Amino acid sequence: MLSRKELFKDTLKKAAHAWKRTVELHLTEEEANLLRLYIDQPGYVDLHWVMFVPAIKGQGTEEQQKKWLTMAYKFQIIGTYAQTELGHGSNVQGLETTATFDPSTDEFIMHSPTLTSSKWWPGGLGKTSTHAVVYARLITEGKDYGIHGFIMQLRSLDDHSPLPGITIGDIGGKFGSGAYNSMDNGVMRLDHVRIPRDQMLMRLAQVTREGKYVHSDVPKQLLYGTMVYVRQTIVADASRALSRAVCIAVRYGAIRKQFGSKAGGPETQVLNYKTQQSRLFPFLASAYAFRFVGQWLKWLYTDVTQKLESKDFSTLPEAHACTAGLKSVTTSATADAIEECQKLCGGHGYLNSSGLPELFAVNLPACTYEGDNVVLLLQVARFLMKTVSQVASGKQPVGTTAYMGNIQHLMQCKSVVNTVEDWLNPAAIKEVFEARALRMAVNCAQNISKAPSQEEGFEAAVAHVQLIIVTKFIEKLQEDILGHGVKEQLQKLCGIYALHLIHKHLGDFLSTGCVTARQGSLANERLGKLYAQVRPNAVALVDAFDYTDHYLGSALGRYDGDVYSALYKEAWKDPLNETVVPDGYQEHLRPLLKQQLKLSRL
Ligand SMILES: CCCCC/C=C\C/C=C\C/C=C\C/C=C\C/C=C/C(=O)SCCNC(=O)CCNC(=O)[C@H](O)C(C)(C)COP(=O)(O)OP(=O)(O)OC[C@H]1O[C@@H](n2cnc3c(N)ncnc32)[C@H](O)[C@@H]1OP(=O)(O)O
Ligand SMILES: Cc1cc2nc3c(=O)[nH]c(=O)nc-3n(C[C@H](O)[C@H](O)[C@H](O)COP(=O)(O)OP(=O)(O)OC[C@H]3O[C@@H](n4cnc5c(N)ncnc54)[C@H](O)[C@@H]3O)c2cc1C
Repeated sequence: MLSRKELFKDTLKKAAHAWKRTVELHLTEEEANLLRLYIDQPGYVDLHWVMFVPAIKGQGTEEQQKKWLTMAYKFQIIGTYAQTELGHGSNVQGLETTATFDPSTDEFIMHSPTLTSSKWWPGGLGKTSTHAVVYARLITEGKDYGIHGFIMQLRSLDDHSPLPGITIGDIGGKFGSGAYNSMDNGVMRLDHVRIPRDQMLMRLAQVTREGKYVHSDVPKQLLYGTMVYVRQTIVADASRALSRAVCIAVRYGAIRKQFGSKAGGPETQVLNYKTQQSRLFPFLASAYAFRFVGQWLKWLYTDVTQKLESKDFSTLPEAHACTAGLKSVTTSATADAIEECQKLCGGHGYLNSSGLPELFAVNLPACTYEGDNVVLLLQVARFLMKTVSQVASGKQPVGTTAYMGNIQHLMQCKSVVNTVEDWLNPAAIKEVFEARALRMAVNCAQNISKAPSQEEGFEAAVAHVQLIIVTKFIEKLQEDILGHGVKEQLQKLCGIYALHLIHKHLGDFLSTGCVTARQGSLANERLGKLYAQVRPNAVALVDAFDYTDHYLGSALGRYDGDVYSALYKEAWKDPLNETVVPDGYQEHLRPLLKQQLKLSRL
């Protein structure tokens, strides 16, 4: 087992190789992303590509982009995104680092006034990054103008030593043994460090040579644009991570046999047990659902970005709500699913050689980074409350809230489901999800004046986001889908995704009157039939993810199914097996055994 220092150095070597190949091959950001996925290290390349570069693109002037991105693309500098502090992460407007303009020298003085203002968490900050976009309170002419971004050099490009006034280091080991522990999330304190005025990112606002603050004609929320970008990439990441865990658990479930042998015949594949299917197949359906909604979200983000270019800011609130909500719902579901997939694999699911513990350790933090999932869903709730009040004043909602315009019907409609088969009707499913989401949002809005409940808002936000995911799955199935029988399988998975949510959140659907208890039990009956129908193709549906054994990294999820040989082989690779008599026997065990043996002969 590598020490953290060895793990860091090994990862740094891989990352530097990836960066070198990126420059030599003139890779695009997308291609570099694929390379990153192949080396499967959530380390250094993420923050440089995923946040440092986008922050400069989104908040820098043309001139600043030209200057800094030229160096960043060639890896002449390595950047990170330094926003979170020891005392504040979710509350960005509460950050304490200061950037005070000094007109006498045309510089900003960057400073950490308190212990809690120490920058804390930025990936790569601890040992790797030479530069950072640092978020700080802009103060000029004695007035605090709130949080803005500044480019700062942190380390010498000659010998990598921290620059004067900068104290910098790693925040220490983290959850899990692998990837994130190879990452140098850092701590940084600034002691009146001076930077030129032109290192304030000035697309959203400027400070003149005289120190006058000038706000551009763009919404101040563009300051948060980098986070919106990453949140939409994280949805695709979540679908990938979930599909890896499901691939391992389904393949292993088809190999593993326990009980059920008759007259000496073969035991039963655990994947045939109804309990195994009801635990696992919703995750299989979710993996496809998150992939499709991730594709749509990427389109939405691209569309909003293009509109921003022509100063059309109308869809910015929708982009924020969708990226925040989908990042929250998909990462929470994925973390829970990976943990359940470990349990679905029994004891072997806890072995590192299964690939599942590392997958869990790398993906659990996604529930927190890029915005705590609860805080983000409360942002969606805020967006929904605004939309409900706009509908009440006669404004027609658009985009993912367009369904709210159908308020007359959705507030009183009854589900048309009368038979088990009716639950196969996408229109019936969509209407039930729309009615649930709308009624929960309206209930929350009505109660908000009496006793604002974060819980109600949170649950209304979940209902709205789940409606988006179900809707995008249904819309995907309206497209031409290649491959004989593929669309039928995806229709079954769409049914499983939607009906498992009705089962899981039946209280919502019943309390808002969207379904009756009988309709709820028909949904459960339909779900059980769908599990049985998907079972014959379950392995094919995970093979379709087309992961190599290398990428999957799992003795349980091997394509050839040769699980037991792989487990046995992996076991002997463990350093503990380098000697048959373990280190420590002579000092600790032998004296005890000899002593006890002697006593027993007295
Ligand atoms: C190329 C090779 C590699 C590529 C690799 C590809 C993929 C990798 C994928 C994944 C790995 C990713 C990263 C690596 C791992 C970790 C890195 C982690 C980094 C970080 O964690 S960075 C820090 C993240 N921090 C946060 O997210 C903070 C969360 N908090 C906030 O966003 C805000 O504080 C808040 C919660 C939104 C509150 O904002 P605030 O202004 O205080 O108050 P409000 O009153 O609530 O909002 C005012 C107003 O503004 C609207 N608003 C808020 N946010 C946004 C936004 N983002 N966009 C647009 N509009 C926004 C809000 O709706 C309000 O509007 P009103 O009209 O209602 O007034
Ligand atoms: C692996 C990892 C990598 C990271 N990388 C970076 C990076 O590169 N750059 C960077 O700047 N940051 C980074 N971060 C920091 C990350 O962005 C923050 O941890 C995240 O934004 C959450 O903020 P917080 O830690 O202050 O949690 P808090 O906001 O303090 O949340 C703590 C708890 O309080 C709850 N809570 C907070 N506010 C409310 C509210 N208004 N209503 C209800 N409940 C609330 C939350 O739900 C949570 O349960 C990273 C974090 C991790 C784990």
